[in-house]
Amino acid sequence: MRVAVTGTPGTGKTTATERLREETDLEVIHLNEVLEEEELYTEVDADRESKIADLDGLAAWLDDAEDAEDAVIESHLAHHFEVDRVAVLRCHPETLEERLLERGETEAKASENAESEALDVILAEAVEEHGLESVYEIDTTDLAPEAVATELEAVVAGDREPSAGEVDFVGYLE
Ligand SMILES: Nc1ncnc2c1ncn2[C@@H]1O[C@H](COP(=O)(O)OP(=O)(O)O)[C@@H](O)[C@H]1O
Repeated sequence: MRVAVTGTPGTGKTTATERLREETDLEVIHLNEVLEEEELYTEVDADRESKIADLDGLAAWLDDAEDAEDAVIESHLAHHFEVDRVAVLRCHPETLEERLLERGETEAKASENAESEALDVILAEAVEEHGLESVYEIDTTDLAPEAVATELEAVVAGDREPSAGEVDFVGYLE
């Protein structure tokens, strides 16, 4: 079983999957770390000070990696790969913005991500690529990281029904 944990930056993917790694036997792969270690990025976007992931390179790495067959793959890009289930972490845009500013991101980046979260961008991509029956939304706004990890464990174990479209932050944009 390979499960993607995706979501807008700031939804708590890294924090929750680290809990999962510490508290369960699940194999957790942070794609950001793979990208850095294997230099799987194609160019550096100087304006945004960010690296553009080499998606084909990451897909090939996942194909070859022994531990990646039965694993939790964490990244805001994780839903672009071959996976059995996709957990999409969500967070109310205002809370998301606060989390990102606290993490030291710029105002511009925090508000860009808040807007993207309000527009369901990643959820829509996940549903388009994997279908409604494979997508599990988890609203982290009022959940502590350990509670998010418990929800993720339930997704991996098959103890949760697929859910998409239940979280609605569109009002934030009005
Ligand atoms: N469930 C949560 N509740 C409150 N704050 C959280 C939660 N999960 C993460 N955070 C905080 O929000 C920020 C973003 O979390 P992080 O795990 O880095 O998100 P992502 O990996 O999705 O970008 C961090 O500063 C983290 O401490």
